[in-house]
Amino acid sequence: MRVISEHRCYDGVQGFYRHVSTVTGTPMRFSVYQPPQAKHQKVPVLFYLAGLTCTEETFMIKANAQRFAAQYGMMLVSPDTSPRNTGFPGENDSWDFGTAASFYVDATQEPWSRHFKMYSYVVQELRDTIVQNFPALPDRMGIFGHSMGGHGALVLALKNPDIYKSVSAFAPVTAPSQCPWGQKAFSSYLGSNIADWHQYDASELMKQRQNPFPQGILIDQGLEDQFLDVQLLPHHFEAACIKAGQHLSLRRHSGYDHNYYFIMSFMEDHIAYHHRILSA
Ligand SMILES: N[C@@H](CCC(=O)N[C@@H](CS)C(=O)NCC(=O)O)C(=O)O
Repeated sequence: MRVISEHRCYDGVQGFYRHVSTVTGTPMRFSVYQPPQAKHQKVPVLFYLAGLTCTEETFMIKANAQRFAAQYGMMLVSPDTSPRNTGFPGENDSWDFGTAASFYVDATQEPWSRHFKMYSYVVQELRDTIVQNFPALPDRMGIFGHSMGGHGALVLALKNPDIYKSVSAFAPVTAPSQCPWGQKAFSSYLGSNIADWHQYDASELMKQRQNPFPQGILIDQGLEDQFLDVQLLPHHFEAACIKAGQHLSLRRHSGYDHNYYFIMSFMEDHIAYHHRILSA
């Protein structure tokens, strides 16, 4: 692991790092915010998965999460949104597929299956890297994210409730098998078998679980979000949670759209929510 840069921030450390991932077989970048409490003790960790067009910097620059992470004593970790510079044809042709659009799956279809293994990268390798190199409590980890990254957070948590003890999302893609972004990505990364898509579809995964997060799931959604009705479809996830007996706090906010002004407005609620569960 190499340090790209480190900066004092709210009396903690904002850092940017790179390593060569054995899972993706590519160089990967990630960012970590260590709160001031981490100087003296290990602290809970909150992973954040960003959305389409984002990098490992976006969340740290735009969400103002460090202020609340410092207050509550939480480490923040944000990976890049995909491998980059793979040389695959079409990797940079569209903003909703390929580079910065991994959808956090382990691709099974050539050529993407050679490098696009973001699910395993985040769940295994990035987590191990954080535990080995930072003062992190491995049994106190939560995950959240935005849009494509909200989908990633819900899916990673639903598949690994033993690793991620708390989960929340801002404007997540909740039923990728049923929206154009998900259908475009999954057909190329996972092939044409819908059963394979359902392994990375939060609404489908929820239908197969029985109350996996007894302390609830928090989702915030802006009602002026331009992607709400076509891509995000939170009512599908809401229905699946009711069926599974999963408590969901799905807060619909009038006036807010899809961007980081919305995210920063509810950031403290999310960090306080994860802190409450992870410090219990
Ligand atoms: N590029 C798209 C928008 C993409 C977009 O909204 N991306 C969201 C995640 S899905 C985001 O967070 N973008 C980065 C940013 O707002 O800084 C467009 O032109 O409509």
